[in-house]
Amino acid sequence: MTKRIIIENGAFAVLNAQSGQTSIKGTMVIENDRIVHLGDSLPAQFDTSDAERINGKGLFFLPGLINTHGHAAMSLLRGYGDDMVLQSWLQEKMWPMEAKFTSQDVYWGTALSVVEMLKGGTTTFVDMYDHMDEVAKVCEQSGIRGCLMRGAIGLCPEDVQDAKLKEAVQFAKDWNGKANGRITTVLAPHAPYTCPPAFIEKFVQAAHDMDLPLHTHMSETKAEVEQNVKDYGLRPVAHLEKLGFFSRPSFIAHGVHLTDEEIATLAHYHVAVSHNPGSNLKLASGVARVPELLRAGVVVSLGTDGPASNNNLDMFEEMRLAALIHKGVSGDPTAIPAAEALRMGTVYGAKTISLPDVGLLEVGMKADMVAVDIDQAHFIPHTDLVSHMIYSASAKDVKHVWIDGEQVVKNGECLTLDEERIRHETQQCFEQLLQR
Ligand SMILES: CSC[C@H]1O[C@@H](n2cnc3c(O)ncnc32)[C@H](O)[C@@H]1O
Ligand SMILES: [Zn+2]
Repeated sequence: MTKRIIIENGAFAVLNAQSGQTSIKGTMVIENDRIVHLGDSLPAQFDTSDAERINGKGLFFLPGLINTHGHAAMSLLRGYGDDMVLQSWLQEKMWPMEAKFTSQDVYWGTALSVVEMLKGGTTTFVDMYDHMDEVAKVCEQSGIRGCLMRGAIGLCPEDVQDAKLKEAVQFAKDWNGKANGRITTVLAPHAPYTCPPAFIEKFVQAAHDMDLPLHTHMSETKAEVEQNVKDYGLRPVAHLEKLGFFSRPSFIAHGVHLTDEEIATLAHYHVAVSHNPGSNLKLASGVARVPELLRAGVVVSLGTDGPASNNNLDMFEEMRLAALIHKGVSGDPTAIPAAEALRMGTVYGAKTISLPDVGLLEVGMKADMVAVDIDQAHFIPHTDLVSHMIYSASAKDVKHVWIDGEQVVKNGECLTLDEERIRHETQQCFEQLLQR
């Protein structure tokens, strides 16, 4: 039987319109997991007798937000190491604690992050971590869409490296297409500064063999770029190019320190960039050259990075930061307009992780959608609703969320996960971690 949802009197974000118009008022019809109608009114062809009818008045509907880089279980370490630069933060704070993480820690830490993301309108997230079976279980249970990968740090003997690669490959095989197709998998050596060249080459070969994309951290700090030149005589982009990384569909996190030539190389290979402005500011890594990347034709999407370097998973905040920082840095108020920031948080995210049928509210697309409560003081008057989403909104304004046409957040409450239990268990995990 067809499950039908009819939303009337709503305002909907349209981010692909030829006219330049960014929102329309009207009616949407969803059948099962897809949008089948978006227009002024309800055509007679739709049987309304057994449909769920939603009054969209006072709501603005957006495509679900897509967080293209993060480490969800790091919510366990939120506030544990603040106000440090990347290398000392990783080496002195994060890695010693992560070495003690159990599968249970990763399960509860991820569940906590997924509750936060769903309630804040994120319908798809990218996750690079360890104990990834636990992350995949959270995707199955919560209804979220996940692009998942076992991240591998290669600062270890070769046999341990090989075991990590094997685990990454096995995870990618086991979970690709699972959770009703909501899970996709990727292979991910952590970074050029933590993975020797031969280890990266093995990942590239495995990605070819399995027809999978690649993801890594790249050019996040100036120090990392300088170290790469010292160690290998090349900046990270040329180094990864030489190792064949860009011969696969790939996307990189950060890309803060890039030359014009490197931007041209990324554009040439269609490498997408996950821009993480909140994390880059907090770790004092710098500001990525996003307007230049976009002008060169590079797909730039948005990520929060882990909750220990952000310290929340609010994609509205990332969109706002992206819209604001690049105006400030360039002196050009048109550098990233509101609609472009919303595209970075939605449709460009879908392009980054090669999901052709999410990221836009259009007929034929998956019904991954967020309803924002616009009957609030900070959204009045209803001039330009897309502008309001970027310059005035936060995760707290999200009222309802659907993924694959299934409602996962209703009136601000997560329907699929037990938030109270997750908050309790995660606090316990952190306390036990300190004792270990
Ligand atoms: C091997 S799993 C992922 C690994 O990445 C670490 N991490 C978290 N944030 C960052 C960042 O901004 N740059 C580089 N690496 C990061 C995390 O602690 C895990 O160990
Ligand atoms: Zn990261």
